[in-house]
Amino acid sequence: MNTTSPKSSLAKLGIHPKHKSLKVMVLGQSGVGKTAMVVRFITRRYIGEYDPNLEKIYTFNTSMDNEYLQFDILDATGHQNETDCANLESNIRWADAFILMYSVTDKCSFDECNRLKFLINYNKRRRKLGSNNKDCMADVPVILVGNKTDQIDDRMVSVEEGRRRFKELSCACFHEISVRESVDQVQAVFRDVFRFWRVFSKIPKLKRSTSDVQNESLSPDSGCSFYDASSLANETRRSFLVIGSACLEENDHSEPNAESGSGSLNSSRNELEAPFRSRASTDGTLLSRPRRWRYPPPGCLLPHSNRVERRMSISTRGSNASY
Ligand SMILES: Nc1nc2c(ncn2[C@@H]2O[C@H](COP(=O)(O)OP(=O)(O)OP(=O)(O)O)[C@@H](O)[C@H]2O)c(=O)[nH]1
Repeated sequence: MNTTSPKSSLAKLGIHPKHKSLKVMVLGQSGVGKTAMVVRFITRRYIGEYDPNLEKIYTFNTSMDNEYLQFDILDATGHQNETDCANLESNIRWADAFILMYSVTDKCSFDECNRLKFLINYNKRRRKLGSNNKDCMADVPVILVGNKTDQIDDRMVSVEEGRRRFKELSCACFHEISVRESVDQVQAVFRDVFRFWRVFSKIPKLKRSTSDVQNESLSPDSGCSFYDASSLANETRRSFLVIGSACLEENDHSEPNAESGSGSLNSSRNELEAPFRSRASTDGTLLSRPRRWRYPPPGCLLPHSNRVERRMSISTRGSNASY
């Protein structure tokens, strides 16, 4: 650190800027690169081998978007037995935000994300129900990350599949990275964790609007704005933003939209305006259900649409619920 920086001058006077504390949990199957990513973020170095049984919380002070931050990053072990499961769930309840990681070279690790996202939903929902405090809403950002894009010939999960899964799981955003090749990509992941956490915690889900997330995340320097594939030709990073989770919704029982998740990368901007929602079933798989708007923001409905919105009272909705 520059010894003449205001921060160090303050430190000399014994005044330390207040750090916001953000608890992040990194989840994923064993060997996907969780530890490598966390160590890369903190030290900027890529270190190849780690003890796979080590579960550790890393504390890292930094600043992002002109705010001082303390990251408490829990690197969860990917090896799990019965007893680890209870531990995993209590760790999930501890965290404020999640990085859900898979390796693009390992289809099993990709499928494991379904189970882990289900556990996150389940445990955060339970906390919400058990809480008297309305502000303790179980609404936490989950960033889906596909790692090891440098292993081009071993790829088993395509970008499209990743993008589709990110939508199905209702994650906040999606990155494809190579921890080995790029420290910038790793930093972009954590920057988005912070930015989404800030939006999610500032504005509870039911009050959040599309523009809140857009204002936060689609700023010019944002790591989570849409990236055109062509501009990423040399850099394997791609990020997508979900707007659906920021909108008011109500489940309906119509068929999943076959179109969702397909289409070119360039279509994603339009998709930002298309609401969707997925939900978890109890067997750990996720059933995609399109989201129906209760109060669609301007621009979300087709201008000449004469579709009639069916509205139900709260009591009717409650009795029809089929969770
Ligand atoms: N090619 C390539 N290898 C990577 C990358 N990131 C991590 N690895 C390698 O993947 C292996 C597993 O990395 P870890 O960081 O230990 O994975 P983990 O998810 O923490 O595994 P557990 O601790 O068992 O849960 C190591 O050999 C890393 O060197 C990457 O971006 N590219």
